[in-house]
Amino acid sequence: MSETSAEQRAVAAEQAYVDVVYERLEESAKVATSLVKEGYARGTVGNEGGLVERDAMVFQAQRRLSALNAAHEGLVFGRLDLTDGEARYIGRIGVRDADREILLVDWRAPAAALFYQATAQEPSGVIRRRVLRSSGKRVVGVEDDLLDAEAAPEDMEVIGEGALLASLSRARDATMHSVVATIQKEQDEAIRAPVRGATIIGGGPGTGKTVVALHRAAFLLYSDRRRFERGGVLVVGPSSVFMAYIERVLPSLGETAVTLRSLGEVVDGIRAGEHDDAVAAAAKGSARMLAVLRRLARAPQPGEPTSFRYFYKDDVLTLDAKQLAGIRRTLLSGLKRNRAYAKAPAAVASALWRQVHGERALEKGEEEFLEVLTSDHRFVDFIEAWWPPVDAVELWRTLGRRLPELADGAFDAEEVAAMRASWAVSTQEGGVPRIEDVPLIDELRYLVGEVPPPEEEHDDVPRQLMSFERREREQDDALRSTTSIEDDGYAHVLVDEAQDLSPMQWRMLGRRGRQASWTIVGDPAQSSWPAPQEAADARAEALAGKDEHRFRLSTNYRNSAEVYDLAARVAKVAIPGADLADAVRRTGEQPDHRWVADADLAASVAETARELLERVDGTVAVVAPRAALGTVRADLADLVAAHPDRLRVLDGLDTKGLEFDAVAVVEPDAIIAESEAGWRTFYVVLTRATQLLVTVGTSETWLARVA
Ligand SMILES: Nc1ncnc2c1ncn2[C@@H]1O[C@H](COP(=O)(O)OP(=O)(O)OP(=O)(O)O)[C@@H](O)[C@H]1O
Repeated sequence: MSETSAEQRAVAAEQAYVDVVYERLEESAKVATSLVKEGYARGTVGNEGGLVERDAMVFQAQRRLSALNAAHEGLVFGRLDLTDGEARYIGRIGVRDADREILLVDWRAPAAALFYQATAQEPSGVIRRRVLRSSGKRVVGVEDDLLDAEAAPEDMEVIGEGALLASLSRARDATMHSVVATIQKEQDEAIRAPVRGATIIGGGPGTGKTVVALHRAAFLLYSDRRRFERGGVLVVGPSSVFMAYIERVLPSLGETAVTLRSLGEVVDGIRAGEHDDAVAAAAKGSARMLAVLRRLARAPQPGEPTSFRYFYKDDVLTLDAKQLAGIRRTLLSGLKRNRAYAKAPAAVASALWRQVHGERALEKGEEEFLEVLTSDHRFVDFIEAWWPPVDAVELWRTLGRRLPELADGAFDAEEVAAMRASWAVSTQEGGVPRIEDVPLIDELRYLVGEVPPPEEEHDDVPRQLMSFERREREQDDALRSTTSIEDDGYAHVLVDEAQDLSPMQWRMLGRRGRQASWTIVGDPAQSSWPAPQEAADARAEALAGKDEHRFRLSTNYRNSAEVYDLAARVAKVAIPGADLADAVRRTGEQPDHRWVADADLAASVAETARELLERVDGTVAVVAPRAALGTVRADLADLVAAHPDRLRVLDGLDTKGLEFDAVAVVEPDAIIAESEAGWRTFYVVLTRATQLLVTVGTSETWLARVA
């Protein structure tokens, strides 16, 4: 009997089972839909108890419904044949039949762990592991691993050459996919690691750190839904391009109750999408910034009155600059500036009362003095001008102007100039903060405290219902004053590409994870942060002594071996101590280096992009130095318009975490020269290609170095 017909038979048999599961799923969806409707109907009855019940009911039913809808594609993906004769099906979510018998085991359940952990060396009761490949609801193929040949019944068929290689060779599209069907053992261990302290997942490029982290988020929600939905799970990645790339993975695993934010969006009310140049970014991210912000938070605001004079009965009461500074110091010694807002009038009044000596006044006493004073608009106006509530965003807007007076030698002239140039643009009318400004605004927000609210906001939407708020927030202004600090804490904080976080960014995340468990994912060799020790200290402070549990992923599933050989050579000469991974897949396509004359560069880049679009089925990236990005984008605008889903033009930093079937790197030497971490950025860029890699440059100094 031929292999094809064996596979067809297997596909048909699996389809029959999968159909039963889908039927059951439809029934569950119907029940959930009618529950949602019934819940709303109950709400119209209108008593308060009814409302609470309705909210809970609608919430639960809606959640189930969105999980059911999201997990539709490739719902059933695995089957285990066990030595006791059981055939156990594994899926994106758990499904039971009408008699509550298990039809499908949720991949995160303990009963599914064998699917990922059993090996031929240690089959643990598994004879055959089968991965079902599907398109929508249709099973299109199966891939088997025979783990225990001796225990296999004679008629058991084994089909295919392994699911992993088949899945790695697929063409890439614009978004990341879940790898739930082919998670490897070392990855599974990191995904299911117990929730305590900080789980640190390391490994070279393409080893699955991001997918593992996302599957871990789904696993955590499954393992302790109450805790993590209530407290919230925050997933932070480097850029909004990256967040868009990964945002489908969790819903496809049946999870929507996770807050996904890029580093520029971590703080409510602020959305930043652009990076600073290397000098300004390094200065703003540095721990040296902290002292500047502390000074700013305490310093008098420009235009604040420096003295106050008040006539009361026979006395002239005067507070000069020195006395006012003394009151300020006392107020700030115990309280944040905005918290002291309510205390400032009393502090000033009692300093004034101490100067009252006239008999008439003393006779009437302090109480009357206070009554007269506080109902006098001169006093009220003074207090409002002297101790206004300060909004962190407004304070941040003054940084550029006030930096020279606040920096106190902490930054050199080049750094000061770079930061001021950046703020000159972003704080002008209609300007928006850079990604590097967000932690500064957040820091200021914590230093000065919340602005006392003008009126109570009634924002009692439970956190769970704010899931996937990223999209909803898209309508928001990029910048408004920030909301309540009390909302910031999460139950779990998951940081991807953690090697790039600056000390100020670690502080921003640390404030959101004081009570949280953490998952931290990164590869130091891909870091673009120039001062690793400073960042390591800030990270240690953010984790505040939590236990660290380390996992290392060793196999590169992304790059062809040919592409990764070149990248590894770059790492060996330029990145001491890089954690190199093993690339498992050969394509026979060596990276190609094209040297061109200056005048031919633009034409050659366009030609290379066109050629790559023809040679691969999936995505193509053209990666250019930051300084040349605008030009290259303009040169390729027509081509991008013709292939909007397949072709991207990016700078090196924006490629972090992404992958493309083919990558063209423009002017590698310029990318390397562009920042202190240039070689690392170049390493990141090279390791984005799954199949084809071409470099195009007017110089080839780098190539000589790695030859
Ligand atoms: N077990 C797996 N089965 C199938 N594909 C996998 C598996 N693990 C990883 N991959 C694929 O390998 C690619 C790289 O994964 P991922 O982006 O998570 O790696 P990474 O370690 O975060 O990379 P980098 O550090 O370079 O950003 C992705 O396409 C991912 O889907």
